Amino acid sequence: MMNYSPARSDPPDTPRNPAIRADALNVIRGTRQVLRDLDFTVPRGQITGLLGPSGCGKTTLMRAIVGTQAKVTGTLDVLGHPAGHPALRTRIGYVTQAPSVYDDLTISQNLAYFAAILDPGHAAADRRHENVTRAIADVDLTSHADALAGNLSGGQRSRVSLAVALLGTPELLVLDEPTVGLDPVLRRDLWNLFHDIAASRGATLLISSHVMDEAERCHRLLLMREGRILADDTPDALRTRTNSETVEAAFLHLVDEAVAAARTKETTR
Ligand SMILES: Nc1ncnc2c1ncn2[C@@H]1O[C@H](COP(=O)(O)OP(=O)(O)OP(=O)(O)O)[C@@H](O)[C@H]1O
Repeated sequence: MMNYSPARSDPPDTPRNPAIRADALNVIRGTRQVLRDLDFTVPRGQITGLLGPSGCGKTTLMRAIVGTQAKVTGTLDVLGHPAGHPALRTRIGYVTQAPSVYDDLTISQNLAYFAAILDPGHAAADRRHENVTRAIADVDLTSHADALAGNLSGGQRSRVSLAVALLGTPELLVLDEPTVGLDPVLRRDLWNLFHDIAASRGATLLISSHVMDEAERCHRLLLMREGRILADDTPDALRTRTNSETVEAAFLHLVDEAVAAARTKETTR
């Protein structure tokens, strides 16, 4: 795998300079307030899991971070720029829930197509070829490079999507439920790959899931519920703080606490 070396202009990695910083972040979709007053940071060079039940706002938050979400208010800084800033385009890789892969093209052709959009022009042909070869190797699909995407398994298709996101050697990878629907072996392989990407390139990964056992594989967690951040901590600290054996139990404990606090607030009004 290629080593990632940060550009010279990158600010240093310190707690005061995280990959993502949100402050009083609110998002409205349609007539609903979907994200409410979020304050959190995502440290550089680590895997942060974004976990919470279906509909709690994970995709909306990811869309805000990559700059594709409308009606975002508050502060949201990504790699030292406001979210959506043009300078971030090549520095972020985003994989949506629905893999954007063309079934009638081979893996190589899919990658070559997206590489041409990212890095167009005849002069860049050699660089594009190198990047395509590297990205396919990164997701361990070299032996399938000439297979039609339409003939791949679900896990292989997810890896092609990930390879597309890896084309520009992004500093921040935002992956929306990349393991959904995969069997345990493929899920384990993908998580090993995520750790490899974080360790070998110093890349930051923000990965959403609603499968709580995946939380145990993250360096840090943002636990969400109903558009709010319930906890922003390491899996160990969460388990210790709530006296729980698993992150799932810790999450349920925090939900109960939040419900009880809301009830108390109601009755003291
Ligand atoms: N286009 C839209 N217009 C209005 N509301 C929307 C729109 N898209 C999503 N929502 C609402 O925003 C809330 C958060 O949705 P979001 O997709 O961010 O949740 P999620 O946590 O990613 O869910 P899942 O795990 O099921 O993907 C949901 O209540 C959803 O109904």
